[in-house]
Amino acid sequence: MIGIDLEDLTKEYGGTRAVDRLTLSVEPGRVTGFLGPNGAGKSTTMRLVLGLDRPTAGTATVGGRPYAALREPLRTVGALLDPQAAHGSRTALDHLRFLAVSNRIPDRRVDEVLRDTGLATAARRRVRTFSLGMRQRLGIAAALLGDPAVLLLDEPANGLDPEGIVWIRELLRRLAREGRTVLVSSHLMNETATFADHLVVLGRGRLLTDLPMRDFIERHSDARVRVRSGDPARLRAALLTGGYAVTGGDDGRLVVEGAEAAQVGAIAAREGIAILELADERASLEQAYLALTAAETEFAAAAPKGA
Ligand SMILES: Nc1ncnc2c1ncn2[C@@H]1O[C@H](COP(=O)(O)OP(=O)(O)OP(=O)(O)O)[C@@H](O)[C@H]1O
Repeated sequence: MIGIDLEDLTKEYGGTRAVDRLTLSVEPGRVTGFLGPNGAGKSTTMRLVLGLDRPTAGTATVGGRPYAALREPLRTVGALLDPQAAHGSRTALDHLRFLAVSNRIPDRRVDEVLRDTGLATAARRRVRTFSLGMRQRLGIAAALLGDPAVLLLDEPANGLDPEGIVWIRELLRRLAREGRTVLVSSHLMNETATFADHLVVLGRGRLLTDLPMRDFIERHSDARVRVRSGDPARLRAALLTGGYAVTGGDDGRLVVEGAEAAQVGAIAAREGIAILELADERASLEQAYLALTAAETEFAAAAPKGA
C-alpha cells in the first residue's frame, strides 16, 4: 500500500507562499477530498507531489520516495491536472496508445480504460471535437492507464453532466475500495461529502482541516428538528424533561436542538400529542466549509458598502 507524505512542504513564487509548511499523510484505501478556496494551494501541492515543481523547502514523497525517484512513475501515480492536456488533432485512442507505449504499459490497458471511462464509442474521434466532460473522462482514462496505486485528480467532476457526476463518484469509491490512495480536489463541499472518506482543507497554503469526513459532518452540522403539534406547551415540557433544548413556540412550532425526528416523534407518541409537522434539519455543510475558509480566501468579493 502506497501513500503520499508531505513534510513541511513549502513553495514560494516570488513573494507569495503558495504552500506553507504543509505536513500531511494521504492514506491508501480511502478517498481524500482536497478543498480550499481559489489560490489556496491545492494544484501547487499536487504539482509538487508529481515533481512538476520544486519545493522551496520540505518534501513530498510517494511510498517514501520523491516522484523523480520512482522507477515507473505512471504505474505508481496517475494524475489528472489539466483536461486540455491531450493534443486536439489526435484521437483519444492515439493519445492513450502514445502514453502506453512511452511508459511500457500493455496495449490492452488502453481498451480497458476507454471502457472504464465510457469513451469506447468515441475512441476514434479527434480530441478537439470532445466536450469538456469528455476531455475530463479522457484525462481520467490517462490517469488510470498504468493501473496506479496512487491517484491525484484535480477537480475531476468539472464539466461532467449529472450522469457523469454519479459515475465519477462511483469510480472514486471503487478505486479506494481496491486499496488505492485517491486525492481529489474540488471547490464544492457538498459534492466532496458524497464520495470522500477523509477531508483536507487548505487556506492560503496552510492546513486548516485534516480529519475524517464523518467527523467534519458531525462537528459542523448539528442535528435539529422542527416540529408543529396540537399541544406545543405540553410537547415542550415533555422534550425539556427528556433533556432537549427547545426554542420557538409562539406559532405552535418548536425547534429541538440535538435531536433526530424519530426521537421527537417517539416522545410525542408516548405523550399522546398529535404531530402536525415533523422534519430533520441540518446546518448546511457548505456553510460550515465557507465559515472555515472565510478568513483565508484570497479572492473574496469585497462586501458592498453599507452591508
Ligand atoms: N507558476 C506560478 N507562478 C506564480 N504564482 C503561482 C504559480 N502557480 C501558482 N501560483 C500562486 O500560488 C497560489 C496557489 O495557487 P494554486 O493554483 O495552487 O491554488 P488552488 O488551490 O489550486 O486554486 P484553484 O482552486 O483556483 O485552482 C496562488 O496565489 C497562485 O497565484
